[in-house]
Amino acid sequence: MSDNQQQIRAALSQEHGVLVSPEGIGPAAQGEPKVLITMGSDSDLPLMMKAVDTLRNEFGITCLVQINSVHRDLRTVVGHIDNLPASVQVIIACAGGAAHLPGNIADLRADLPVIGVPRDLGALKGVDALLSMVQMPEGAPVAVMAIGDAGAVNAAIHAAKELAIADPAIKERLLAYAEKRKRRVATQNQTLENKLKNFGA
Ligand SMILES: Nc1c(C(=O)O)ncn1[C@@H]1O[C@H](COP(=O)(O)O)[C@@H](O)[C@H]1O
Repeated sequence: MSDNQQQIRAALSQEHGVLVSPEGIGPAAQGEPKVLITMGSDSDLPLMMKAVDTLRNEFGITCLVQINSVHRDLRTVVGHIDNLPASVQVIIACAGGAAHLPGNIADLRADLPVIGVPRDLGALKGVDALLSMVQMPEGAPVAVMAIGDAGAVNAAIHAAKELAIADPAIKERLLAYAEKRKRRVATQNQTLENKLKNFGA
């Protein structure tokens, strides 16, 4: 492990983040995180694992996973976000209800893109989170994804696209991912054709 990686590990254990990389999670993970995936509560984790898995398994991108709540502990959020490892280039933030976390992070980090994932939760089923994220005042944008599962996966893809601007290996993986989606449609058409032939017989 390089000196830089050891420093990142030391900082992470102090800051309560978990490193996730293609090699594994936590102590088994290696490399420098390029994406922060953060969320208001650990109850958001099942949803955000879809983003973690997509970054890790489809694009080989190492990320840092961390809980942050401006509603519950604003000062700790400021400390975490001000002191992210320098390798982090994109932030994905998920929250439910009155979802102030992504917008607050967008203000704290004028230098990094923030992608918001509204959680499908409670009486309004995520519409509240969607509107709180998307209606940011001019100057602190949050790139808001769809509510729920599709939003979590799309957040990971969008983060990969941002990183791909400077990383040809990630660009290759994005193109391979798109091919996989195309093959799915072709397979569905083949299956449909076979089913219709059976109906006709
Ligand atoms: N929206 C926020 C913030 C915030 O914006 O700072 N902190 C927690 N939460 C959200 O509250 C929901 C319920 O949290 P609990 O399950 O812990 O009660 C979660 O979806 C979380 O993201």
